[in-house]
Amino acid sequence: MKIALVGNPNSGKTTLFNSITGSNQYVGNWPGVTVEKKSGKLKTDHSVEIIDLPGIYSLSPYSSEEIITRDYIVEEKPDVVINIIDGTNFERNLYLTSQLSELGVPMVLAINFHDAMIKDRISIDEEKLSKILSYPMIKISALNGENIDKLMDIAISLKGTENKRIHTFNDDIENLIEEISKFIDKEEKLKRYYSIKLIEHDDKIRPKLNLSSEDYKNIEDLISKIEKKYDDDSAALIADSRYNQIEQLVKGSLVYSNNGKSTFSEKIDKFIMNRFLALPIFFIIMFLVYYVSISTVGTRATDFVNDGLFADGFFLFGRGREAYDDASEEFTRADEVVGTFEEYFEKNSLSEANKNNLKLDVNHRDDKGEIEEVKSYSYEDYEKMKEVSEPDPKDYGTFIEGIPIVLSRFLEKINVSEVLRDLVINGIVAGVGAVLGFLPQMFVLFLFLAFLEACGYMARISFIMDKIFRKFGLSGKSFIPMLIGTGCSVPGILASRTIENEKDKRMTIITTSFIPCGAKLPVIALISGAVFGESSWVAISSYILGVLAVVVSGLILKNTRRFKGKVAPYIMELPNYHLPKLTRVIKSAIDRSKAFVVKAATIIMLATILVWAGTSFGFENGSFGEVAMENSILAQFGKVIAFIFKPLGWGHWQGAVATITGLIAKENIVSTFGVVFGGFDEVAENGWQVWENVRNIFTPLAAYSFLIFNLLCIPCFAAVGAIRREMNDLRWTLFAVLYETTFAYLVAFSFYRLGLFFTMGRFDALTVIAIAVVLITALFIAFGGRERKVLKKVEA
Ligand SMILES: Nc1nc2c(ncn2[C@@H]2O[C@H](COP(=O)(O)OP(=O)(O)OP(=O)(O)O)[C@@H](O)[C@H]2O)c(=O)[nH]1
Ligand SMILES: [Mg+2]
Repeated sequence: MKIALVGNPNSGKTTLFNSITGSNQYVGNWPGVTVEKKSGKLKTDHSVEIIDLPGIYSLSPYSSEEIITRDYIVEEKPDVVINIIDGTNFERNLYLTSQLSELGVPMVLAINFHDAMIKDRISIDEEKLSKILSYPMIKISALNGENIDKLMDIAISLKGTENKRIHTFNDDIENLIEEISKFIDKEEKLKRYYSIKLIEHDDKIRPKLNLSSEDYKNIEDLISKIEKKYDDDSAALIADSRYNQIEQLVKGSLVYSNNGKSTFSEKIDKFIMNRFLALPIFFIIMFLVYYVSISTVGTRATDFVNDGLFADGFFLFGRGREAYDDASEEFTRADEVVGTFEEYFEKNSLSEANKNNLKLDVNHRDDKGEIEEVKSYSYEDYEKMKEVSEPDPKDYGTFIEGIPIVLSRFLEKINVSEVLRDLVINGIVAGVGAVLGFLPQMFVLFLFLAFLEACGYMARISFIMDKIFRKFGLSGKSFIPMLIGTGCSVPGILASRTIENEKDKRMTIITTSFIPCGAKLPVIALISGAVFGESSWVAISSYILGVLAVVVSGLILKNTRRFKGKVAPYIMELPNYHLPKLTRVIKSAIDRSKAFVVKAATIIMLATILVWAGTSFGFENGSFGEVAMENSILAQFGKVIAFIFKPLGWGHWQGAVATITGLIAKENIVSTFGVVFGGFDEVAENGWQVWENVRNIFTPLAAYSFLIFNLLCIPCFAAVGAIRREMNDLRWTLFAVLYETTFAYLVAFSFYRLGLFFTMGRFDALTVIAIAVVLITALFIAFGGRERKVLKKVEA
């Protein structure tokens, strides 16, 4: 038995679906979240299949995901339809109900958002309404689970029953429907539906009907008669009639609303969507989100994972840390004293008497190796200091050793060969650990994003952005795919389906992956930590860079023949704000983090092993075997291709190899660095080994150029696959990939070259090229489009 969930966008279908099937589909508080048909088994009865569909406002679809829904209901005929109605938007939702009733599928009306209706004081007399509409009806709350079992019982019991349509048009139109039905060769039940679609001039229906052009002409004649009589467009006549009936129904005092007082959402919007405040508020919110997740809370947690869990170890709950640190400090100082004295003894031989008079100045250094204090010590002091032993963390609290230490000891104990030990510790733990280290930061970020999505703010942002995007040839609708893309580009690219206009959609697919996805976050954090002292500006500027890349690409592409034309108008309803349940937000963040961990344990682990093998083995003196990293196969390969990146400032094999492994998954850049720049078990004097080595090889300019290229160049293979799927055309896919990579290269190149010029005054042929690139782009944007317009005028 098949039960389909059908309803307006954002009415809670997927929420219900997840709750009754136990699945985990994406839920968000804006219209157009679900873009694919998803099916699952009812938890309580596995013989019942539930189908979640993209939301639709009517049976006249505009975009590809709406067609999926219509085709499913009309052609695959579920046994029962559950029509989910947003109870806080009752009137508008009934329009679809009116159309669904013509399909001859048994149906139950589930009035969702009951909890919100109570808050908004909207009450519906469902018994009365149900009698008039002749459909069973029940109030539910998909979010809280209210009445869901009852709803499913009703739905299951409806299988095989008859249903009645709820709308009758006036006699003229009814006659017209009757006449047109005669042309249609379909099962009796659907004749009416197809006739109405023909009256509405729904062209997408035509391929489904075997009508001759003569038939069409006759039908058209019949329709124009009516259009003349009423002096109105036929589609409008149909829609008006439905709306009138619905209005009567609602007016018949079946629905009591709060009499037009402004609702909670409207009140908030007066502030948040204010013409002047909207953008600043948006930027402040985004800044706070990234600041908190990357710089404060997130960093603490990430430091713990990197410096504790994946390094020497940590104190349980931090207890004992301070005392241990003091003892360590004391030991270090003593060590410095002993060292200085012993060095002195080596160089000079001393008599007993001289020893007692000896006084030496000792340099005490800080973490960074700089001299902090110079103090003088006597021989007696030296004797005392010799007795100070290195503190054992275990004496100061519950010390839990880091994974590399424990694992290393374990592997040694079970006599694992050295090569294998190296693989585990310096390959897998270093690489996968490098990626997992960023999990806390990502988790905090996911928490915030999940909250913003669920409360309804994300949908508003796309409206706020519409005003800006329009100027650059994109619609605000492109913003939702980009927002989803901050988690992962794959669903982001799929979300571009909701864009009806083909050009706008292609443009969105090409530009969505410019916005840093979750997988790029560790890369950003690594560069920020290693080179820029963990400044949160690196992360924030990465997102700004992403948005700028989108905007500039919009401007460039709009000037090309294929993308010319006006952006389609943006129509999207604003969802009501609601305070999301904390548990849901946490669950959503956990789900996304889980995907991240799974990826780390599979693809990234595999890639890391390959990178480790590639950097451990190679040819030396004509024979193959374990070699120094510099001579390994991967290093050799990297050196061959590194020249490509030389103009960008990082023409060394490590950067080149990391970029290539990043195509499998962007986190691989971090895991690759973890392997090629030394693992986690080595904590260098100033921070962590990998960071120090990255700092040694990348100048700040080169590091940022590396970041630019890797953020903007083609996304991972999975995302390229998604591009291929949504473009549905190989040439367009190639174009997207080529465009993104060229764009990334030119931006990184110009940045690096101009950066060198401005910081160090370096000016050479490459600087000239960089200036030329920037100028040509600017000129193309400014005049590229206009020229052709002028030409057209002349032709005309
Ligand atoms: N307060 C409240 N919120 C709900 C209820 N049901 C769903 N929501 C919220 O409404 C929003 C939309 O839910 P979805 O399940 O994604 O809606 P959908 O119908 O699948 O939307 P599309 O996939 O865009 O068609 C989410 O933020 C849900 O948490 C409910 O009964 N009460
Ligand atoms: Mg959905």
